[in-house]
Amino acid sequence: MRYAHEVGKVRAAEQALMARLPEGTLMRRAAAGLASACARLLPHVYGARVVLLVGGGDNGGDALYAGARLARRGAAVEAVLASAKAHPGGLAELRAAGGRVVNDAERALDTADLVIDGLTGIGGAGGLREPYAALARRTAHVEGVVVACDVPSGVDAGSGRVDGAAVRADFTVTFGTYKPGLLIDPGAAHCGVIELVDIGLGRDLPDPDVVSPWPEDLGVPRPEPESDKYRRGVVGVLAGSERFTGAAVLSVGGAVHGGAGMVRFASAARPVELIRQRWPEAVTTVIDPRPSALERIGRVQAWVVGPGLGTDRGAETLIEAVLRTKLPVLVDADGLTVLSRRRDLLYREAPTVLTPHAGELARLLGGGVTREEIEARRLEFVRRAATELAATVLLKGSTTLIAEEDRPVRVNPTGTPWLATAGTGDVLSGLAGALLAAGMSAIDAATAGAYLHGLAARIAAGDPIDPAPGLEAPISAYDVVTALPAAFRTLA
Ligand SMILES: NC(=O)C1=CN([C@@H]2O[C@H](COP(=O)(O)OP(=O)(O)OC[C@H]3O[C@@H](n4cnc5c(N)ncnc54)[C@H](O)[C@@H]3O)[C@@H](O)[C@H]2O)[C@@H](O)CC1
Ligand SMILES: Nc1ncnc2c1ncn2[C@@H]1O[C@H](COP(=O)(O)OP(=O)(O)O)[C@@H](O)[C@H]1O
Ligand SMILES: [K+]
Repeated sequence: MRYAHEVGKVRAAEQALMARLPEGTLMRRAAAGLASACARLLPHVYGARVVLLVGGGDNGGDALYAGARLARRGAAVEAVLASAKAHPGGLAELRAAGGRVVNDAERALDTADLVIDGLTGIGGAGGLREPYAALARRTAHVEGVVVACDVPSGVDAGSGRVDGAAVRADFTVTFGTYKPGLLIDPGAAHCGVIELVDIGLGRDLPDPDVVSPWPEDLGVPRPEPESDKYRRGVVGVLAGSERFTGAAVLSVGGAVHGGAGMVRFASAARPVELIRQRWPEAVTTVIDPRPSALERIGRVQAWVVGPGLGTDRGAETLIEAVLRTKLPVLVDADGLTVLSRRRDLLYREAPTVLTPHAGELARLLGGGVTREEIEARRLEFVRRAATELAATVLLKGSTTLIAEEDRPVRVNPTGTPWLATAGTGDVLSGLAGALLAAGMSAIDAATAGAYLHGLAARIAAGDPIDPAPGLEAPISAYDVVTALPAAFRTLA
């Protein structure tokens, strides 16, 4: 896992460590890591033109000390000061090493081979003010490499929020631990490649607030020699209605390719007929929306309920029946709309996974919360939802977040904006439901589901011969289903 800590905890850990070390040690460690990352990015340090954008805090200090190191190795280092308060020690060291302060930022940036963004780090608060904002905007036109010190300036380190101008870095060198805002969009999209520099915070850091899994953290079960279809997990899918049939086909597709031993599908006659044609491997039952409807379907280990189900009384009856079982249940789409008027159904003993996008979560939370507010403060709202709704909440969107009370929030590192197309959410519901039925915990099934879903979309959108960025093509939700086996294979 990649671990991220909230800003207050980073500062507390830094303070605890600093109290045991000679003054300035941490900043020198940070600057050494930053300078060596920059040296690796330059073809030659000697003679390279390096520009430092320096704010009035310690982030600027890091940039100045790193600049001094590069200057000592023969780089021509120029500093542009955004504040009259630039770190005095760093400034003195830069000057002693032969670096200089310049006023003409335009000229300096135009000819730079590498720019170090030291405007603001974890101390940045609110949208960038002038002249910081103009300098941050100007970096978009730099031909050289842009390296953010600790956090791209303009990105809120704690949340990833961007309010106005922000640096878009090619590379971010961050110190001690990741910050949540480096992993969550829109902040994440401003970081480029992230390198973590160890400054010795180790044992002073508490448990992380946010984590992002590597493939080896996912723990997706693989069939064993003695596996049979029941042991691999039977998932029940309650989806589709006479009016909406496509969502059911996609959800069952996600479950079939999600590794379920068996998929049991139950719905009205028309969706059942379509599933029989499209997914002959699913075991189907036509049901009426009665409280006893589940009895005819047979045993399952987990339920997926909601895609295309409609939001009428009948849908509510089925959702109520499923949530009254003692099995893990994943609720998506129309199921979430029904739950927003029946939150009482959520207070149950078995695990519940909710997979809303921001609009659905706004309805679920109620109280006037809007989709826009959730999109702007995703981390805060996903945590709040997990607590208030007593469920594992997977919040979809440009960065999918997964929260469960009293645990670090998981950030999904895969995915692509090409996923933003109708029906892909239905695929995720079936996929994560199959992983739940396979015996994964709610948070692990949601995490692995989001990971494989995002990866399948990337595989589907990418050019198989030249998977370079920029060569992707639009995908359908069905393409995501088809690419799931390739996504699973990458975990082998
Ligand atoms: N505390 C420590 O021990 C260490 C801190 N380090 C560095 O110090 C940074 C934190 O330093 P600071 O706490 O001084 O904070 P920052 O340097 O991140 O930001 C504070 C400065 O930015 C200005 N500022 C804040 N928000 C602004 C806005 N919206 N528009 C314009 N200006 C704004 C403030 O006026 C102040 O001058 C870290 O990100 C890291 O780079 C590292 O040297 C490692 C050790
Ligand atoms: N900008 C984006 N970048 C990456 N993924 C996105 C983006 N917007 C949406 N997604 C993903 O696309 C999927 C859409 O799901 P959802 O909103 O439920 O749509 P639908 O109900 O039509 O299936 C989710 O997995 C979501 O995380
Ligand atoms: K910065």
